[in-house]
Amino acid sequence: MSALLEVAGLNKRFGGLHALRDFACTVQQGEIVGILGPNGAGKTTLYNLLTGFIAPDPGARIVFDGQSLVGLAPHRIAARGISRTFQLCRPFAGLTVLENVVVGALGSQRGRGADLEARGRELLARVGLAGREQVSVDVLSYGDQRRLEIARALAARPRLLLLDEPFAGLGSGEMADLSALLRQVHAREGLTVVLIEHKLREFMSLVQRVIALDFGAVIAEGPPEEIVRHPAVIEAYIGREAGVAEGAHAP
Ligand SMILES: Nc1ncnc2c1ncn2[C@@H]1O[C@H](COP(=O)(O)OP(=O)(O)OP(=O)(O)O)[C@@H](O)[C@H]1O
Repeated sequence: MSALLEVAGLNKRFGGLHALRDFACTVQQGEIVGILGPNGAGKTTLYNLLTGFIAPDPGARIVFDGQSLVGLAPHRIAARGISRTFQLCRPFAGLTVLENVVVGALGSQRGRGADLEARGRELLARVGLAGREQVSVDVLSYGDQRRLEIARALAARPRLLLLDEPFAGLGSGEMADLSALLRQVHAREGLTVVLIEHKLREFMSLVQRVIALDFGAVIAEGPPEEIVRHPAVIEAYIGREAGVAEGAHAP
């Protein structure tokens, strides 16, 4: 394995609030890494920094596949091979399911319309949405929107997939299906995945390594079974959320 992503000295201040402090991590090619932390810990800020949606404070190092991403616009970072999904699904309303996936591929590929459409159909089949290509996204269930979101992110042929709470709002059956899908995508595409999640049961069974954040700082890092027992992690959750080991969702 070689490092796909190397981050060091990553800081973000919003006025007086230090939302991310001296964050550093290395993600190896092919890993599934989880980012854990209570509400407001800085998880989404980290994704926003990695994808160029917001700029880091000076001095940051973000190296992806050997090249610096600092200062690049979001579309350039996407073109380098980083795709993300959002906490709240953002399908393009009024478009069909297939059109949504094809739009996900634009900007990162130069393929002809027909190629993009064929790839879109293949991805929809892979995420379990075959037969729904021409349906408007507006009628999709929440679980199907999550599947679409994954297909749309994969359409850009990413090397690193950043998932932001993919299980939020799903029932237990849908969560198990989505877990299976993510495992399959990871194995088949050789994708490197970073995952933010509050649904700890799903999270812990999916990720190989966890980085725990609190108040913008890394408080623990290690295999999931160690992290759920880590005193600093338990401390971060107690009082703010119901027991970390119980897989409770933050309010
Ligand atoms: N654009 C912004 N302007 C000011 N403060 C912000 C901004 N974005 C985030 N913050 C603050 O930075 C801190 C970290 O927020 P962030 O959204 O990264 O947390 P999080 O770990 O993703 O939380 P959640 O689990 O609730 O999504 C919070 O205190 C938040 O209010």
